[in-house]
Amino acid sequence: MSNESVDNVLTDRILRAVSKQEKLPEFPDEADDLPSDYEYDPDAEEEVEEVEEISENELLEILEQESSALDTARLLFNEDKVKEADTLSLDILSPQSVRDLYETGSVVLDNVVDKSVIQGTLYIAYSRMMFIILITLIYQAAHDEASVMQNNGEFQPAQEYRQEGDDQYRDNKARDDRTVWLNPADESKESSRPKISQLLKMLQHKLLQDLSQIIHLNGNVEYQLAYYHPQNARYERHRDAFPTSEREDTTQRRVTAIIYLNPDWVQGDGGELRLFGKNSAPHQDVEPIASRLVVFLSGVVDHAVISASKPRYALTAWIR
Ligand SMILES: O=C(O)CCC(=O)C(=O)O
Ligand SMILES: [Fe+2]
Repeated sequence: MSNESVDNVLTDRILRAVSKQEKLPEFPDEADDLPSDYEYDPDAEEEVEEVEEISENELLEILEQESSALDTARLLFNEDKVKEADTLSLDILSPQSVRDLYETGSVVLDNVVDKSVIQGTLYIAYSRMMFIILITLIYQAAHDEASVMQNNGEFQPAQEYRQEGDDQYRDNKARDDRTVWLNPADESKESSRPKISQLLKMLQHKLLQDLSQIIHLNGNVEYQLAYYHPQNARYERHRDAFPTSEREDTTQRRVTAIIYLNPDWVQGDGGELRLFGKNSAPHQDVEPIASRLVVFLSGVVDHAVISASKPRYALTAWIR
């Protein structure tokens, strides 16, 4: 066959194929709509992408089954230092609170103050009563500063606030507080809120130094002041981070430290911080009284704020 006739045969075949070509059927929605000669195996497993919506708390429960969050978080501790807690140079934490934080994931301390702030005045071993009076004055002043900020409209509803990188599991409707982010390095704010600035610095320097001796931290801290209104503002059960044991992980908060600024708090005012126990262990309710510091492992401890019937202020540092 000559080259020309080969070409002709090929062209013919192509033309015939093209002229016969019918419009391709649309892919039918129902098996019954399929043309009879369509290859269809009704028994074949259909591939369906399953998208199941679960809440943050459900996800945390699943993670907990894989490995206890406390065990995971403990991998970030320097165990030798915890064992030697009595020999550490600590400012805010006590050796016992270091051990408690490691053992249980949380700790509560009272009468927390930056001693260097009152050293120059009356701290020099006057009576314990004097010490308590000084602390009361400091926290009353910090409360009043927070109250002025609230009256000035500096707080924003936390529900409306979403930070870049927030996980999608978080339900912002679960909280009624109003918040403001603070920066301890912002000196322009020091004259208008000196006591809050002092407390921020205490968290930034003293507490961070204490914690850095026992936990591997990157030193990245967020500071927030929160206001819970007296008409039953609350924050439902949640966790502040996912558990991590990765030293290089900077996405997850590691330690939550909260100082309460509520001098007139009495039992019955509500607003307790509820720390949930693991495996149906009983919960602990912590009253948000002035000068109290709560420290817990952010990826470990489920917690909630019980509805409050008095204005409630809390200063929080989240440390990574
Ligand atoms: O104010 C408190 O006691 C806790 C608040 C809290 O859980 C949060 O802001 O994540
Ligand atoms: Fe929280």
